[in-house]
Amino acid sequence: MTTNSQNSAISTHWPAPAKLNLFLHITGQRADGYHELQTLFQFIDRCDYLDFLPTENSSIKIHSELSKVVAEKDNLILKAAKSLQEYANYDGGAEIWLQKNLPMGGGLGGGSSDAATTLIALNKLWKLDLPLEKLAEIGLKLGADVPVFINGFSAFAEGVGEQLLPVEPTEYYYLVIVPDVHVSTQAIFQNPHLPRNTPKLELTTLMQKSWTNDCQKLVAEKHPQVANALSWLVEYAPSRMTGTGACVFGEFKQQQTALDALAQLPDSMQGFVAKGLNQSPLVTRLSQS
Ligand SMILES: C[C@@](CO)(OP(=O)(O)O)[C@H](O)COP(=O)(O)OP(=O)(O)OC[C@H]1O[C@@H](n2ccc(N)nc2=O)[C@H](O)[C@@H]1O
Ligand SMILES: Nc1ncnc2c1ncn2[C@@H]1O[C@H](COP(=O)(O)OP(=O)(O)O)[C@@H](O)[C@H]1O
Repeated sequence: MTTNSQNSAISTHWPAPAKLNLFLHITGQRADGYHELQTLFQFIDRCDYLDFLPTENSSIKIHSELSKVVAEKDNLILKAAKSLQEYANYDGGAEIWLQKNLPMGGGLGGGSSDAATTLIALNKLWKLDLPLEKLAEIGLKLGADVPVFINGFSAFAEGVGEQLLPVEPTEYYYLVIVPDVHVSTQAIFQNPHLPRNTPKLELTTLMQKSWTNDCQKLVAEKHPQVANALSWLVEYAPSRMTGTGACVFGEFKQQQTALDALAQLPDSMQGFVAKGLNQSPLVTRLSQS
């Protein structure tokens, strides 16, 4: 991260946590091509971190290693800041520093989470006072996963992921494996072999049945790295894929058991242990600001 420690006007350490889709069902497809989902989101305590310096001039400047791989105009942080600026007709701008810890394109929602943290932090620092519902509405235009990160609570989601109902699944420890492959969400949703007609079920039924991910079979078939990670992990714990992949996670009651499994991970695979959180660390950070 570019150094920014000299300036005391900087508001630091805003977390952008990752999420897991504890289950993911595709129940249909809308006329605009977007898929209707039933999914259960839970946060984990693995985060990107952002720092913000509000400025009087209107430019938005991002300092991040990410600029080497994502063009500035495509960066969801910049898009979020500009959308907010535009919606609120706000004259000032910001310098933003990103410490990127979350793998990209892994189904952990890092880009959406960065966007959500940007909306929440700048709403506060620019003193706009927009309600969360409005921020979620602005965020939804940037990505289907942004609203859950704005709301900050584990949630059962329907629609394309924007109709949210708070739920409190067990906060397990997860061993997350990050296969060395980038899976494009768009490519998975465009694949004709993706199952799209899982019956819609009541939440109480969904919470009781065993949890699965409708994208997993297709992604594992296309990407042996994902299939290998799953076959290794399932020997240690109930395991599945998050989102449209590529990351897979196994759930453990004890942190130590998860760490013991991580210690056995073959050198060819990367992973980490994280705790499930039903409240996003962003909620806590906002209350401290
Ligand atoms: C399916 C999930 C589950 O969490 O996958 P992950 O991205 O987390 O892996 C997400 O809702 C994804 O959300 P997000 O990554 O924000 O997707 P977006 O940028 O909105 O959409 C990327 C592309 O995927 C397709 N798309 C996305 C979401 C959806 N419900 N139906 C779709 O068909 C669309 O073609 C869209 O152009
Ligand atoms: N701030 C950002 N962080 C991560 N990815 C970003 C960001 N801005 C734009 N992107 C783009 O969004 C894509 C999806 O990112 P990410 O949210 O990490 O994956 P996923 O949706 O699979 O969880 C990336 O491959 C990248 O091209």
